[in-house]
Amino acid sequence: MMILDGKNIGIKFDNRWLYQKVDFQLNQAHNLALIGDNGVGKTTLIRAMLGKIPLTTGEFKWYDAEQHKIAYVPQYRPDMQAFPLRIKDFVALTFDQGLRPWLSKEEKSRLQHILEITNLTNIAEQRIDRASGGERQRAYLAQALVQNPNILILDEATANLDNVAKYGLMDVVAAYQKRYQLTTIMVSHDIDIMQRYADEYLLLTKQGSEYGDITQLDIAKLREGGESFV
Ligand SMILES: Nc1ncnc2c1ncn2[C@@H]1O[C@H](COP(=O)(O)OP(=O)(O)OP(=O)(O)O)[C@@H](O)[C@H]1O
Repeated sequence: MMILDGKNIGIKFDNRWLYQKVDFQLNQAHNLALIGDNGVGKTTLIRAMLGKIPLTTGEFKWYDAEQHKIAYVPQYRPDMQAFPLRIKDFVALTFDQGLRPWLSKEEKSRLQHILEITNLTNIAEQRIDRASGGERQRAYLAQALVQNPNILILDEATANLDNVAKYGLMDVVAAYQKRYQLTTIMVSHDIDIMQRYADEYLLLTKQGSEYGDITQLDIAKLREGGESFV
């Protein structure tokens, strides 16, 4: 089922086109890999999709717009700010508690469920600033999932992680996706991750864009042309 139809998308900054004539769709419970060299405008496309910046041409048509809840998982950086909080408290930060210092019964049970799903239950009492990169990134994922989104944006979420940690993270996303019909947009430079986990791809280049089933992605061409793929 289509939830977003992007038609003839074009974005121009200061008389310079980032891209034009970008067409793609986002389908429910699918994972869309958003691919392109550094600076081509992937983050800008996501910001435009969320209505934070205007399009120069084209339109985004959201289906059932009022029902969508979007959550975001940032790129893990070794120097990322980590608070002296227990992992479970860190994950719970994204609950909208207002001034209420305690969690409701529903929030507690949702928190437990998400800690379980993200394989954090055993270390939930440990401090986030002492966790490994993979554990910390799963905690960021848990922060996003605890909000009960139906659309998740992974912004180079596996960059800087070792293999065990990156597949660990993506396996959690894939399982959640299947179980709860989560739709995912994954910005990635990692060809193996795209091939394993994406259903469709949108490749942005200065010359034009390409959208299709992930099995149609020309890996050899990507490796040749793009300096930023691993
Ligand atoms: N508001 C703006 N005004 C002018 N130029 C902008 C604006 N926002 C982004 N740009 C430019 O648009 C280009 C694309 O930036 P963007 O961050 O979307 O790229 P990206 O593909 O996400 O890159 P990376 O892979 O490095 O994260 C950059 O050259 C950036 O400087």
